[in-house]
Amino acid sequence: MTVRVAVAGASGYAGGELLRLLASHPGVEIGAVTAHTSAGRPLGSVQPHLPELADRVLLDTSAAALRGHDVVFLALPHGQSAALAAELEPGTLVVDCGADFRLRDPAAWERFYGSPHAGTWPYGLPELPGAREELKGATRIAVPGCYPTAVTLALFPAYTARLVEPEAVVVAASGTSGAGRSLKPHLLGAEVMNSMSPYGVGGGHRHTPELVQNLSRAAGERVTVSFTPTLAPMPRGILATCSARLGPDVPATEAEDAVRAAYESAYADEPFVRLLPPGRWPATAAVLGSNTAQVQLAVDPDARRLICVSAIDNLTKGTAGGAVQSMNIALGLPERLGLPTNGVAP
Ligand SMILES: NC(=O)C1=CN([C@@H]2O[C@H](COP(=O)(O)OP(=O)(O)OC[C@H]3O[C@@H](n4cnc5c(N)ncnc54)[C@H](OP(=O)(O)O)[C@@H]3O)[C@@H](O)[C@H]2O)C=CC1
Ligand SMILES: CC(=O)N[C@@H](CCC(=O)OP(=O)(O)O)C(=O)O
Repeated sequence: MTVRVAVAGASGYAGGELLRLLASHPGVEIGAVTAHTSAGRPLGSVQPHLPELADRVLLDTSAAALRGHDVVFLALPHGQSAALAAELEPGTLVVDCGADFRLRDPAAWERFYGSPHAGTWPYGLPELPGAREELKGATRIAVPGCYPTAVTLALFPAYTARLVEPEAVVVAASGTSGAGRSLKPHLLGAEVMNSMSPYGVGGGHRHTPELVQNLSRAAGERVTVSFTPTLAPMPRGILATCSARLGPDVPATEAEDAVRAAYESAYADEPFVRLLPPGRWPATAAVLGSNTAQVQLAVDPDARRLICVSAIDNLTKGTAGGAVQSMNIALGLPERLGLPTNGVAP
């Protein structure tokens, strides 16, 4: 079976990573590639890392350009997906890398995104309990945000195993590609190359409600999350350092074994999550260009806190790889098809 796919937003970072993966996917043929201000240009002039597709011309993003494909990936700014998706055939698999359909709670959407809620689609984080069942046969998929992918994979097994209290503190560093490709002064090389700084401090980041949604789903009760993102001087990667208080019935001296057993069980058959051997810690360089998430944990017995750290490539497992993994599941293809587990560095 060969599926014909289109990529909207092909001139952006997420679109460029989608095309890198799709170009090597044995079950896929690449159809329309579309853009906004770059429409009319050859793809090679904006995505020089894709020589096989260099002569493709970017079309203007429209439903007309995207119709007639089996799968349409949307890699557009927030708020641009809903109207476009509504104009595509109901049987087409639409995979949205933006935020429009991730949240279940309309009030949370309106508070953090400041616009009417478009709806909720099956959530493309296959590792989350119950997610694969929702993704099988789906025709609409909402790809998670990059921070929520990293943080949810770091923490959810501790919640499903009821080993921690329903609160989490997260500090995560992201490479600058997480902010997209459009020109922004705070992303100039001179601003970021020898500096790290937090943003969205104090609960203001729009990924907070997505983190609450995911961890609450795992815990079966509402989990509060204090989330502080940080911009790091690297192009790609997220390192998420997450902690949660041990449950009152969990003896600190036995907690690490119990938590490790829960994570080993959760991730035993997961092709794209690697729980590292004790003593080794995740690194963004080790997952560069791969769809793998590295995870490690420790218990601080004095603070009675579990600390879990994850590393992903924000553009691969954090966006395009997660999107292709979800497409594979939705279409009944082998889940690993076209997805690298090995990184490229150093
Ligand atoms: N970067 C990341 O790590 C992650 C990104 N995402 C999500 O993926 C989506 C794309 O992000 P990213 O690739 O980083 O962003 P970029 O800014 O790099 O790319 C945006 C793309 O959308 C196009 N575009 C811009 N404005 C419009 C518009 N008004 N109508 C239609 N198309 C438009 C651009 O076209 P042109 O350049 O031709 O103007 C470009 O192709 C976003 O929703 C983002 O939140 C999700 C997870 C992680
Ligand atoms: C470094 C940086 O700016 N990162 C982006 C997150 C990008 C991402 O995952 O997500 P969305 O799909 O929700 O935009 C931010 O903090 O807004």
